[in-house]
Amino acid sequence: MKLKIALLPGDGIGPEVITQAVSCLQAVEDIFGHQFIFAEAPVGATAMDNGGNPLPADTLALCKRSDAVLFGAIGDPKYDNDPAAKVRPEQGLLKLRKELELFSNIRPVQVFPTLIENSPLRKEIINGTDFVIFRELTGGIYFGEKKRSEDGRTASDLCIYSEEEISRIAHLAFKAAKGRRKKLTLVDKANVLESSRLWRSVVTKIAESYPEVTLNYLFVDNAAMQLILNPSQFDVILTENMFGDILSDEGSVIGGSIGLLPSASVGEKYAMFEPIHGSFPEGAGKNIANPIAAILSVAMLLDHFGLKEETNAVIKAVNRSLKDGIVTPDLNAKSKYGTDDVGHFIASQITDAEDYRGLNKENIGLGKSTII
Ligand SMILES: NC(=O)C1=CN([C@@H]2O[C@H](COP(=O)(O)OP(=O)(O)OC[C@H]3O[C@@H](n4cnc5c(N)ncnc54)[C@H](O)[C@@H]3O)[C@@H](O)[C@H]2O)C=CC1
Ligand SMILES: CC(C)CC(=O)C(=O)O
Ligand SMILES: [Mg+2]
Repeated sequence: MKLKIALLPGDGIGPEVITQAVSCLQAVEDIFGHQFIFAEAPVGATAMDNGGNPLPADTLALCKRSDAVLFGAIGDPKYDNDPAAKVRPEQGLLKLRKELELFSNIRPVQVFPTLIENSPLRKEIINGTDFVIFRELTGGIYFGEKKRSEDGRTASDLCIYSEEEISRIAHLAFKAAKGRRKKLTLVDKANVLESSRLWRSVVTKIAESYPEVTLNYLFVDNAAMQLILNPSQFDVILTENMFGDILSDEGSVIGGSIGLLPSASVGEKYAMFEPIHGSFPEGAGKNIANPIAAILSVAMLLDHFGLKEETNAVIKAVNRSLKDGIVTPDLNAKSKYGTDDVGHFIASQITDAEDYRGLNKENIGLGKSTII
């Protein structure tokens, strides 16, 4: 298969993890005989440092003429710590998601069998954890009107959703639930927020078209607690933008590190693949960032294009590194391995297609939720 892939490494650890993700894609290209055409472009603080715009027009144009985007992370403390900054790196990512209409961010969470001991939660609690968060990505409070009063002492962010915005991601989430354990949990704050009440009514109506899926509701505060108390109760979680952002960072802890969690951001036309973590500025340049979230994002990219054996080959290689203890310090404080060691090892383990024929995600140690 010939694929044009736009690379947007971004800031902080972004370039380090994307380098490793690309070496895995190149291994897939070599072993399975594909042609991946990479083109790189700046985004975030890196782009701002060279012209002030966190999403230059050329970067957006490149994404639009590519088959897929592989995104690292953006963000720099020099902007985070300046409340008066007019432009921020994060605006580059938000604008990119909006421009590409990537309304659904799919974040799978499960526990790798070899990492059970890494979880801060007890083994019997995390056993069977395998859920996927469908986070709405182009609406809600992150995109609503932002205001500051003239005296600067009052501020507001509008949380706004339309029926159509809710409905399109709800259908994707129900379809995913149908192919999984057939349970969908809508997470909202409908006891307080009008926008959440709209979510409930739209999703309840849509549920009628998916009678095989059981729909239940949880308030987000309770959901945050249930994730830690009993994560295996969840199958598909459907939620709005900010709740999904927060709950997925929380969910990542169940598996042992945020450095493991990939995501796919999809719309009708475009698709972008991105680790859920940020630019981890304290870790930048130290060769300590876990590249697995970015590498599993590559697996999601391959799966998006129907390349099942290739997807499995990447997942199997990741499993091998975890099993052999070739991991970064977030997974083992005493580890002598860096970002590049882990990335090189995983890329080297992506081997002959024949080895993987007939394998499925279950028997290589990952639940179905890894790749949708
Ligand atoms: N998608 C994106 O580009 C995102 C960007 N950000 C931005 O990133 C910057 C830093 O934000 P933080 O809140 O510190 O979140 P962060 O996700 O960058 O880091 C939080 C903590 O998670 C751990 N961590 C993150 N990625 C890791 C990796 N690959 N390997 C090992 N450990 C890892 C580190 O302990 C780190 O201190 C900010 O400017 C923020 O706006 C934050 C979240 C997402
Ligand atoms: C700019 C932020 C909304 C990025 C983030 O935290 C995320 O998408 O997980
Ligand atoms: Mg986040």
